[in-house]
Amino acid sequence: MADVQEELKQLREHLPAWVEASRLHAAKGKVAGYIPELAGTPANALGITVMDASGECVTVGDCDLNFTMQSISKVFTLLLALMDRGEEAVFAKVGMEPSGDDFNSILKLELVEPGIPFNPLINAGAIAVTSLIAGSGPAEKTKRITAFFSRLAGGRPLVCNEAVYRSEAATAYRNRSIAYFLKENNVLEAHDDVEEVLDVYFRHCAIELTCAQLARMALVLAHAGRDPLTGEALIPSRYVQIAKTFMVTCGMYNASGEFAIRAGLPAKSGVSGGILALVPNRYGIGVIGPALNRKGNSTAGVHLLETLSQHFGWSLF
Ligand SMILES: NC(=O)CC[C@H](N)C(=O)O
Repeated sequence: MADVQEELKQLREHLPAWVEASRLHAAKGKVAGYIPELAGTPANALGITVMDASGECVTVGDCDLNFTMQSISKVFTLLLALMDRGEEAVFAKVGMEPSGDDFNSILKLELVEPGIPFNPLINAGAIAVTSLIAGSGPAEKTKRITAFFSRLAGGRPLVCNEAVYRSEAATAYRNRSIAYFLKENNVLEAHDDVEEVLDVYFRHCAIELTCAQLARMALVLAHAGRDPLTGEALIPSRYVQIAKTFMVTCGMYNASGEFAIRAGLPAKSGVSGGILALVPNRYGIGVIGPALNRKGNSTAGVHLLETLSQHFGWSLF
């Protein structure tokens, strides 16, 4: 690997052309329509921020676009749940394996014993993890999640996009089915009100940010839980190790193997078209490209990350 200054120089030079080349791949994808409020997002948009440990950024494309975290939030609710409850309690409720199914699948909850979700980065697992966040009720849990995310994103308070939240909450028949099934399987416990758990889940999925804020969150993970800009230890390194491992094995859903082969970086995507990725000890990366492939990942965003990783030899493997 070249040194950081050399890589940043090359990024400044080549990234605009790489973004335009990857943008062409947006035509192969489709903006998520099952959350009605997301359907109006510009399909052709593509933006990226790469941030180094000193906070220096290379930002190209449609980075002014605010977008909701959606499934990217699952990495950070997992981290908060681990900090609140510890490993043993969390992994009593979710497994550690890729599911091999779509992110919103309910299938294995009935087929496999015990009926706990396969991992925390699919919807079923993330809903279970959300139930573990400490707090006296949904409002306090949401407040703690938002404060934690905001701190990782650099300090400016992040807010929930109310329109996206309402749109998802009003139409989430599948997630509701999953959550009630989790209750039936005792993954959600007697004291867990299913609708309250779902409400916290929809709200953290609808937290809105920019590529630069996403890159900053990724940067903390790239530095084992310490914010390199402030020196503050924000997350225990063991939990970051767990989260990064899940990002490699399950972060791009049922395309995680392919992404590991082509890019070889810990990453997490969301149905808004956002992708968080990181190069350990080097960069935090935030990408937005709303058109998705069949597996729910940004077509242009995936292409762009693969291009960068292959050019710079960033693969971990
Ligand atoms: N893949 C995703 O980003 C899924 C998140 C979305 N809020 C859902 O539960 O369906």
